[in-house]
Amino acid sequence: MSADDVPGGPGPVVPGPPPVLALGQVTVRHGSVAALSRVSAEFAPGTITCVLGENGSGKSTLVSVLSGLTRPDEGSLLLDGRPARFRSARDARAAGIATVWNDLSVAPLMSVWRNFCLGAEPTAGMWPLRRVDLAAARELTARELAKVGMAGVDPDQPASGLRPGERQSLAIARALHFGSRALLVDEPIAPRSVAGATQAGQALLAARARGLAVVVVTANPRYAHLIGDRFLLLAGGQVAGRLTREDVDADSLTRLMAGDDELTALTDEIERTHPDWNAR
Ligand SMILES: Nc1ncnc2c1ncn2[C@@H]1O[C@H](COP(=O)(O)OP(=O)(O)OP(=O)(O)O)[C@@H](O)[C@H]1O
Repeated sequence: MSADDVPGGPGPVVPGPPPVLALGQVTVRHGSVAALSRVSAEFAPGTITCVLGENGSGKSTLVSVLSGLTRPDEGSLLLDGRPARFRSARDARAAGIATVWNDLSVAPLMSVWRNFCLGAEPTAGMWPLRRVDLAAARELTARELAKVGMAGVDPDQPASGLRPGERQSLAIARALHFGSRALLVDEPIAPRSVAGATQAGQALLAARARGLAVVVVTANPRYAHLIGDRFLLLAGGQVAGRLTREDVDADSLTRLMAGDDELTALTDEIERTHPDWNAR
């Protein structure tokens, strides 16, 4: 199956705001393995795109390219329509692309406020007596956490005391506060508890409401359907489908994860019921 003749590719032409991030025919090779093969995708502001696919389908590699960690062997990464060549993830962060790598984005032994402010602590006093303004740091942290549904969390507690969904939300709150325009969340294991999913989902929806282009890698199609506006399906390093929330219900999305036959059958079904849906 080539990238051009898959269901959904190149995708319906949907008028909307220009994408924050776009991949154009991106190929990434690891030795003889093509982790991604001619993948094109656009990530619009105020939109949550969930990237779905089986193990080894290329999801993490896609996030790695978007985050500036991996440079494509072929194809382009566009930021606001212009070619982006990041030398490092730090470059990408400076350009407004925040990445949340699961729990790794939070240092467990440090307090919640230190994690939040890391490297950008509010200060008080003049040099050489300048010091971290603890009260301001705590207040800022509490205020920004409340915006992602974490009101009442003690900024002084160690981050290790937070649940996984809360840790992810802390990292997202930081990305929001420090002016990111795109948020990438690599979440191979979706929050296991309903509370965790609700917490993380709230933070992602806050990012969406703030106009960020949000990209979430998840192995859980039900969770994806709950929070996602668009779904990018990968199989064997290629785009296997592009769907919007209106195109599929949660059950169909779950079945789609089962394989190509399901995808083809569902695409036929959508084309039958929505004749104007120009997916192929
Ligand atoms: N550093 C690497 N060296 C060699 N092969 C790699 C490397 N990273 C990824 N691959 C291969 O590239 C393909 C895509 O991997 P990737 O991790 O992007 O998939 P994934 O969908 O995120 O999988 P998972 O859900 O298991 O994390 C796989 O076949 C994988 O084995």
